[in-house]
Amino acid sequence: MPDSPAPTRVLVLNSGSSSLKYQLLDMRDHRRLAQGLVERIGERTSTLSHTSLVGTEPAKREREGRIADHEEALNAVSEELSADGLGTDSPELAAVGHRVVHGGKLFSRPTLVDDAVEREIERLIPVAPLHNPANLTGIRTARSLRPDLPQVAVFDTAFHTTMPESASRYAMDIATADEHRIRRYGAHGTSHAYVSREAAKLLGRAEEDVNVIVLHLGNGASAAAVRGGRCVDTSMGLTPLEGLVMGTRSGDIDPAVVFHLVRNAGMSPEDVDVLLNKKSGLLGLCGDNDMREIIRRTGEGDESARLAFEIYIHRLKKYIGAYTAVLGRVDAVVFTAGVGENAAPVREAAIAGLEEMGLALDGDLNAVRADRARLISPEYARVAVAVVPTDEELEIATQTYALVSGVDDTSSATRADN
Ligand SMILES: Nc1ncnc2c1ncn2[C@@H]1O[C@H](COP(=O)(O)OP(=O)(O)O)[C@@H](O)[C@H]1O
Ligand SMILES: CC(=O)OP(=O)(O)O
Ligand SMILES: [Mg+2]
Repeated sequence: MPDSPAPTRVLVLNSGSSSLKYQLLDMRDHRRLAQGLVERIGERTSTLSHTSLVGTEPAKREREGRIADHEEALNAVSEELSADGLGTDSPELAAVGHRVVHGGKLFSRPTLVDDAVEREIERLIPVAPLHNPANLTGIRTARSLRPDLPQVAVFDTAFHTTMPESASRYAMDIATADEHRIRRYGAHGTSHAYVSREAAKLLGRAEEDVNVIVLHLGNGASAAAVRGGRCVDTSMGLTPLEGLVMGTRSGDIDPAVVFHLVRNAGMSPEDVDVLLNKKSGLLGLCGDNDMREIIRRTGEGDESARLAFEIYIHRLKKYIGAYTAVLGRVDAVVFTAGVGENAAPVREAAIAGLEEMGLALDGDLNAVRADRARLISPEYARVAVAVVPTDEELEIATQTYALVSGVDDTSSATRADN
């Protein structure tokens, strides 16, 4: 009997605090076979939106109804995939790749999940309280659905393990920091790695030769300074709370604010944690965490939305300036993720006034809406400004497949056109 061909499909799970994004890819040509999103997990009405891409036309299905937790969400996704003949029981499935936000200092590479790896991800929950629990449920559910299948964890923190001590250490008592493993780990690393590599391709230069500042602006947001393909600084720290203003997170804040609220405002440490992680950022400033709403309200003359926008931009400019100084020479500033890819007013405001730093925008190019990597700076500008759509799922699939098949084509992870 002839040997059956080696499986080439990878299912990628990107679990957020209340959402689950997934894609099924065929790694022979990086083609997407299915993709989808479960939103508002744990709330009264959850939604599952699933698109099958195996037919001549994409076929989209939506369902509504309560999905209590990530385990239920993954079971529902598994049913949708099965309905298209793409179920997790398929012999063509080579592995499941999981986004895991926090890998601490231990995991600098994609890692096959076993019980010990699972325990380590669990141990790191206190430093990624919004993310690691969901990532772990995804892993456990997928392992129980297909115990025979390799499960690979791809860590957000991995790309940042190259940061020098000068950037990764806090200036605090060194023995206490070491005892409690307090340092700056960063996050969104899979996105920063993919986007900085794609930016080099867009510039037509080798990754080793370019210095870029990547601005990943989604619900969570972070900046990274990348020199020759290696991260030298990033804005998230011990947890994904430090740095830029985010949808619901404060970003940088004087740590004494915490003591002040605990000592003088009658709040517990848990209250402050919830305040800074879930009720701050854009939401805390103006009641909306969605940049689309903030731009719309600002256009209508809403003062609190305008202030939220200005604080968001002010922080972004500070990081562009800081990372220009860290890198010495910058070849490109690159915008990515939901806000960075779609919000032209954010890009315009962030770059405005930075001409002395060699930065400028072409208004027409900035206004173009397109789902591809593109330059938005004028030709004369010393530093390029670009929009590069991120693709964490493709990057996770590529790293996962490289690990299980032994074929490393990470540098060619660009999406097939579908
Ligand atoms: N057209 C748009 N204009 C402005 N902001 C947008 C637009 N489309 C999406 N966004 C923003 O992108 C955010 C989501 O980004 P995304 O990268 O998908 O985040 P996450 O992965 O953290 O869920 C939304 O909160 C929204 O503010
Ligand atoms: C780490 C992080 O903030 O991730 P996300 O943007 O998906 O919330
Ligand atoms: Mg994201």
